[in-house]
Amino acid sequence: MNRIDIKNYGYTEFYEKQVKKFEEIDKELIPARVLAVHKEQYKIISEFGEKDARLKGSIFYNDRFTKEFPTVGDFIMVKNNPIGEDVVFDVLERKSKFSRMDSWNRKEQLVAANFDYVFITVSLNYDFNIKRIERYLASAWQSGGTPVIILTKRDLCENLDDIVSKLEEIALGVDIVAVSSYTGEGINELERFIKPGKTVVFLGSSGVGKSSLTNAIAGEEIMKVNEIREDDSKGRHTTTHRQLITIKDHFMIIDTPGMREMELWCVEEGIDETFSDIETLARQCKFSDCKHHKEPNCAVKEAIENGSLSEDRYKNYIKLQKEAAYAKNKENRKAILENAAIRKKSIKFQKK
Ligand SMILES: Nc1nc2c(ncn2[C@@H]2O[C@H](COP(=O)(O)OP(=O)(O)OP(=O)(O)O)[C@@H](O)[C@H]2O)c(=O)[nH]1
Ligand SMILES: [Zn+2]
Repeated sequence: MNRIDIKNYGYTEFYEKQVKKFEEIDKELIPARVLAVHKEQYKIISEFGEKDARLKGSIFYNDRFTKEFPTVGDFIMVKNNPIGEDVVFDVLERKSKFSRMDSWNRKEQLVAANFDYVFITVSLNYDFNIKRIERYLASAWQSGGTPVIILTKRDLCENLDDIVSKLEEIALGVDIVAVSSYTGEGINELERFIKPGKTVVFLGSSGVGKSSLTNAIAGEEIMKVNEIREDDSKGRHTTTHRQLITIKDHFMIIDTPGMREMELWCVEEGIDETFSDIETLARQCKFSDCKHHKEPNCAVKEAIENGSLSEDRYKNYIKLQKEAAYAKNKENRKAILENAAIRKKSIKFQKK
């Protein structure tokens, strides 16, 4: 039998180091990567090829509220079962992740893990919105992946240079690539990211051309392009098709329903990095708790006055902070209400 080398699936030294400790515990455990999750069933790839797997009950279901379940892209330790489902024993530490708050059990819910790049896709026609891009950048930095801004539908755009120079102002040190899946322009500029063993996730709203781009990169139809817009999100939840897709010589794309619902709340911490220039200025204010409002010797206000910081950018920073705080509060409130409802139910139940 031809063994599969999971190094082709992004298994690097970072994970290899973690595996050492398992050798002492159980020699039969081998590393694998999660290709798809449906409820608590897993599709994985290991040296034995693609397999179905389930979680080891005594490990994952005993302390259900502390042990994190694997997500798509995770590297896991499994026991191979030659005649049936493999069994998952543990999840290796992640180098990057996207998650959102599950308000039901107030738990972080992971939607993708261990990707190298976050392709922030925005289309150059109607979709273009600097503020949204700043938000995506913030999430991307927070995730641990490296953001790349992909401007799609280049064939529809006439003022590309203007847009790119505007973007360069807000996306310090981030690669910006303009592509057209129709004409093929710019696709070859993506080659430096599309390398064997690398994994990418897409952030971007519906219709910007993510599926078309995937197909253009792959050189074949891998994903269905929706010519007619319809809400098929329900359908997506019930399919078990692979969510980590290998295209083109071991380059991988993670495409999960959860990624498409990424909530704003995860933005919060990333804001600091996107606006690192403002954070740096703020540290030079006279008062450490400066609100940059009416305080004397305020470095932020001075920068706005002398033009080195644009007022728009500063306003956007404030707005994003407020929005992130609001989104978080909303999640918290929802969770508190739901928990109260559960408590009420269980009290009723006890009284019977
Ligand atoms: N002009 C032009 N249209 C494009 C390009 N890429 C995609 N489109 C069109 O944009 C629409 C949406 O494309 P998709 O690839 O399905 O977009 P998506 O981001 O995958 O959308 P979801 O699957 O809903 O998330 C389709 O009508 C495509 O034909 C491009 O490079 N140029
Ligand atoms: Zn200040």
